[in-house]
Amino acid sequence: MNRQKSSYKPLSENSAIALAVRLNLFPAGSDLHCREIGDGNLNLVFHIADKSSDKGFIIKQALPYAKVVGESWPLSLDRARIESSALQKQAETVPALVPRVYYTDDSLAVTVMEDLSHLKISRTGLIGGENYPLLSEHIGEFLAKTLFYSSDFALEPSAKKELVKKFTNPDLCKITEDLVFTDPFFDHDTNDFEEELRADVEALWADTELKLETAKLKRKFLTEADALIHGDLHTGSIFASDTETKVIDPEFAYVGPLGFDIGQFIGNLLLNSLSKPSQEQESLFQHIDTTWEVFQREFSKSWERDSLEVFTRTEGYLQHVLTKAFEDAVGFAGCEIIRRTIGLAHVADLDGIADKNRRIQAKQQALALGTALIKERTSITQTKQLRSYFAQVAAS
Ligand SMILES: Nc1ncnc2c1ncn2[C@@H]1O[C@H](COP(=O)(O)OP(=O)(O)O)[C@@H](O)[C@H]1O
Ligand SMILES: CSC[C@H]1O[C@H](OP(=O)(O)O)[C@H](O)[C@@H]1O
Repeated sequence: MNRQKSSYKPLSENSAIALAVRLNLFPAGSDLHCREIGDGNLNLVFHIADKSSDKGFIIKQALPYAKVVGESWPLSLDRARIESSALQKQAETVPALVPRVYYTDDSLAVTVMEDLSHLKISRTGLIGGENYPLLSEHIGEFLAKTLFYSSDFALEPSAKKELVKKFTNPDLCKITEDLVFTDPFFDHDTNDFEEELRADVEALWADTELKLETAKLKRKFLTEADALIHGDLHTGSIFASDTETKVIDPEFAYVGPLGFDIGQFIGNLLLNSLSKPSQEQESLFQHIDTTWEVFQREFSKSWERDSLEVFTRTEGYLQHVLTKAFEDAVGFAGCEIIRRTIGLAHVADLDGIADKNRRIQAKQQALALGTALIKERTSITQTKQLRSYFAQVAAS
């Protein structure tokens, strides 16, 4: 890997090809084709392939602003460094579950990575009715290993502090602090919802118990430096097939609370369930069960085998850590469900429901479910209980 200095300029399809040639990504004389395929909120993503072999690479480049809003929302280019560094860190423990990084240039805010076009973004696949039998097994392992091996349980104290320093990510954390933990709970101009939801949304804004519990969750996000988290682990950040899973887009990575990624993933599975007829929901609940089971199993194995912290031998400590991570994850899932329903960044699972009455009903259920998860999280100690909370809001 080769980090070079060059001055920043946004790439075009032609200059992305020129960069690929300069980096010798393809044999000399290859006939290259490039397309900008970015469909996320923030960055440019170029797919460059050799027309004859179809072998390709991805060049991802950060823009100095949030693409979805425009230049009025400036954003640090440092997120490209964070993303490539996080992918490389994750590859130390789960190499099969992340794309390979071939080259980075922090000044150009560029990462060259493995082309995963043979897979599908799991949100799109789940909406289309695919089940991805290994998705939750793989994500449970991803969560357990990336979190455990970047925590104080596995790192020397000085190495952990270095990690915190390297992954200090103020701009992107601010986005989450605002868009996930604050704006949806107030009458803020970033919010976006159908007029038919106004009564439900105003009830949510007036719910002081909900606000207090959300404030506690936001505080965890602001202050708990447990482990290097992905920071945006929704189903749109996961490529999948029946056999493979790859987690992309860790530009929101920072050292944060253990339960955050778990909660975002579970929250997005629940959002998908809300868009489905009841007979298609069980497979999604099973994914939630498996994610937590595999997370617990793999985290516990690493705890037994690789812990450096002397207190990990103390009876009850592992259970305490797991119980707290689950409780927080349930609350974070609630915040994710609410913000994806009425905040700035929606999900196709709900917005794509063609029938308007059905869509509004699903969003009302999402607001009720998110609220229940935030308020009741201390009583929810097992994934199986999520089914009854879900059934209650679906019946209302
Ligand atoms: N490694 C990859 N291989 C193939 N396609 C990719 C890859 N990374 C990103 N993409 C495509 O680009 C889209 C946006 O990528 P993402 O990293 O989510 O961007 P953003 O940071 O803007 O959200 C993805 O939904 C996917 O279609
Ligand atoms: C203005 S950023 C909104 C939203 O977008 C990010 O997601 P992605 O990069 O996957 O498109 C993140 O979830 C932010 O909260």
